[in-house]
Amino acid sequence: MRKINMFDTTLRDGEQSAGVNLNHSEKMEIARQLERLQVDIIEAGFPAASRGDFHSVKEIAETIKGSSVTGLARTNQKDIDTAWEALKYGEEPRIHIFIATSPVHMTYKLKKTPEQVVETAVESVRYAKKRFPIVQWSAEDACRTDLPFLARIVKEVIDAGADVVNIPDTVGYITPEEYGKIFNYLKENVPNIDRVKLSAHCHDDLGMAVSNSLAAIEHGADQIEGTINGIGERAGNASLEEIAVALHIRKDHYNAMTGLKLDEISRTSQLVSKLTGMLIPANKAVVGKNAFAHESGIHQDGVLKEVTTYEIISPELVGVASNSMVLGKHSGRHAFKNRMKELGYELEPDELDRVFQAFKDLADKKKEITDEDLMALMTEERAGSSSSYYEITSLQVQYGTNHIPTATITLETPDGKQIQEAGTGAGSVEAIYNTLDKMMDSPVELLDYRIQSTSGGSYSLGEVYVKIKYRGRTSNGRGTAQDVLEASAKAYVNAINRVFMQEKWNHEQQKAVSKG
Ligand SMILES: CC(=O)SCCNC(=O)CCNC(=O)[C@H](O)C(C)(C)COP(=O)(O)OP(=O)(O)OC[C@H]1O[C@@H](n2cnc3c(N)ncnc32)[C@H](O)[C@@H]1OP(=O)(O)O
Ligand SMILES: CC(C)C(=O)C(=O)O
Repeated sequence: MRKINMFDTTLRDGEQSAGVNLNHSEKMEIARQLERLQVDIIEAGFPAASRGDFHSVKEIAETIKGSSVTGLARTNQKDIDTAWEALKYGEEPRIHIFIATSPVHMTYKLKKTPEQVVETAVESVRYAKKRFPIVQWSAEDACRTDLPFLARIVKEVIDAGADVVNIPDTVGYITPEEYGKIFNYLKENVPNIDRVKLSAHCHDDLGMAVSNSLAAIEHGADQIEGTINGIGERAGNASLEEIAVALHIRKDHYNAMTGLKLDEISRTSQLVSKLTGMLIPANKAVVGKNAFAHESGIHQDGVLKEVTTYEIISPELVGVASNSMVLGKHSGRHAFKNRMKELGYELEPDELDRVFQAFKDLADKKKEITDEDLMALMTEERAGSSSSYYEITSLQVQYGTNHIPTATITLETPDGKQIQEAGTGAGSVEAIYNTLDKMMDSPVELLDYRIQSTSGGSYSLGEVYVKIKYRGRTSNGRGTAQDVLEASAKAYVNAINRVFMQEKWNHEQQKAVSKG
């Protein structure tokens, strides 16, 4: 199996992402993590770009031992000398020199003829080779370069001493098939090509950076350049973690592997995201929050029966603790029952039907159902539903800073009638309770009222506890709902119902005693 070198440019091309600016200690931290990830080469920066970049490249080169460290330079002597000063005390000093070779870049940006570009490239490689044991040369915008000219300049820089030749798709223009053809063309038309390692460097402007990098591997590239999380100039670079995992999972197809410690991927990705401030899209391959989350019932059922039905990458492979079953409106009974079992609830079939229905109703209103929500639903089921003497059919509350809060409530009575009443109060909860009081045969006195949320966050359920005195008895009630006013009404009615339950129980006890 071929070994592919992983060249990480998170600290150079990745830092070229608009809005990203890493300070020295942040760069050091990322470099140490890249070393733990065991990337082969770390491009630590562009030493001539600024004093800060110079300082970081220098310290990274002098600190990192497990990966080779490089820095970028233009073809002028000043950039190369500055890179040498930054890199000379590293384990294996390596420079990365580039010059553009496409007509548009040569004509308008460099204002040089193709002959002058060849000459400059050759001179700079020769100059760099006098210092650096390893010289990488890149043909910037290679994928929009005239192929015979590309082959010619590549041959010349190899003769000048280049060790690695990089063929960048600088503007993310190429397709996988075309990129493969460029590598084939160079192998067929550059006589000394076997003297160098060939490298691929892809940008994601058309969303093809990873596919193009994989195509390059299929056509002989020995090295892949990219960044963690795919950050980089414009739409970013190829995501190194995606390429490494693709090679691992599809080794049957690519017959190539990297030396990356794959279980460091998640940690590296999180660190880069945190320090650069570039958020990882939830659906991003390999490292997104949803990459190992199963949401829909049919998938969850499949995964519970056999994980490989819907999981081609095991989360542990990339350092994620486990997959997750997100309970939401698309979940089915299997996942629901399984989660309930994990929470310690063994549900009888009819109980499962009821709680599952309550769960689905809640999931229609709430994005994600937490364990606390499920426990609250179970408490409602086991301790609440049996006491439904009065049931709230509808509740409407009007509140405004310049209006008196008013509640309108429809209740179903124990004998199946619908009764409706409206009432006001100093606040919305008081308006609800005053209205409910009016619907009862005797006064209800509120002794205690407590409210809490079932979990953190804006989507958690409101849980209300009340203590009342009604028909000479004290009673506690509990209500749970997404809206705190609904939870308050439910708790009050639940406490009233418990008084009736108590009365009924007493009555049955007395009947039993008098019979006996
Ligand atoms: C595809 C890539 O990602 S390339 C790397 C991009 N990275 C960066 O640009 C790093 C940050 N850059 C910087 O800090 C600055 O641009 C510097 C320090 C590199 C240069 O700054 P300045 O000297 O002020 O030049 P400026 O950036 O305005 O223009 C670039 C100059 O470099 C020249 N140049 C561009 N590429 C090369 C090259 N490979 N070799 C030689 N000269 C080059 C341009 O033609 C232009 O020259 P000119 O001034 O004669 O017209
Ligand atoms: C310097 C080169 C390799 C580059 O970043 C590009 O062409 O995108």
